[in-house]
Amino acid sequence: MTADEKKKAVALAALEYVESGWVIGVGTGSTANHFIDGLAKIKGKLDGAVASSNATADRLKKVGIPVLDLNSTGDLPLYVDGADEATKHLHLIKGGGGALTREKIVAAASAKFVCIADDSKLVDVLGRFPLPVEVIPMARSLVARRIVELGGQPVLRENFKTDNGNIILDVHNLKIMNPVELEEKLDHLAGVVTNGLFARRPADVLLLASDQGVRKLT
Ligand SMILES: O=C[C@H](O)[C@H](O)[C@H](O)COP(=O)(O)O
Repeated sequence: MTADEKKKAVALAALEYVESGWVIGVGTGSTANHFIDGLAKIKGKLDGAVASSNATADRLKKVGIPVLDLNSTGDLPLYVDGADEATKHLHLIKGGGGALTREKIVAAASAKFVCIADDSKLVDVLGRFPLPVEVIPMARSLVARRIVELGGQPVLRENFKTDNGNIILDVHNLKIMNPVELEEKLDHLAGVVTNGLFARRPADVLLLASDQGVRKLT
């Protein structure tokens, strides 16, 4: 199976978590896009969706799924999204597509976070994938210096602005032995909006696609 076929298989497997009359959170990226395409086929079941990015909102609307504002929905029963890296403890790195802040907001509002990924995303230790950090533009250099002090190598994501109008520093050379601690340290730096570690609020279910099929880690 190609990586894209695995992404599609795992996205379709997540449809079984969707119940009638729900408003659910929907993530961003190529795996989440397959999930949206699957949702389109059962859209009569859903009352709507909260999108974790403008791109996802556009795709949901295109297939006829109402996009709702999180301020009007209250907490959500379910959030489905991909990841850039995942461990067997269900800690994640997200934000390769730059949507990390809204993703973290939707995850925080959701009772169950089902993460969908192909098996290439499973790692023993997070950090091979550069960790995205969303930063208020005026704090770019300050935050970069503090990240160097923490042992990382920040690289500005060129020609990129988040949906919130901020920049992304992608942090290389991290071997993240304690993701909860690093997530907190980064979030406490003045000028940081969010970082792409999902450890304080990890996934509740990780669905992983391989050539052997889709397996579930909880
Ligand atoms: O900002 C993007 C998100 O965190 C994505 O969920 C992540 O980058 C994984 O994307 P993909 O499913 O395209 O590999």
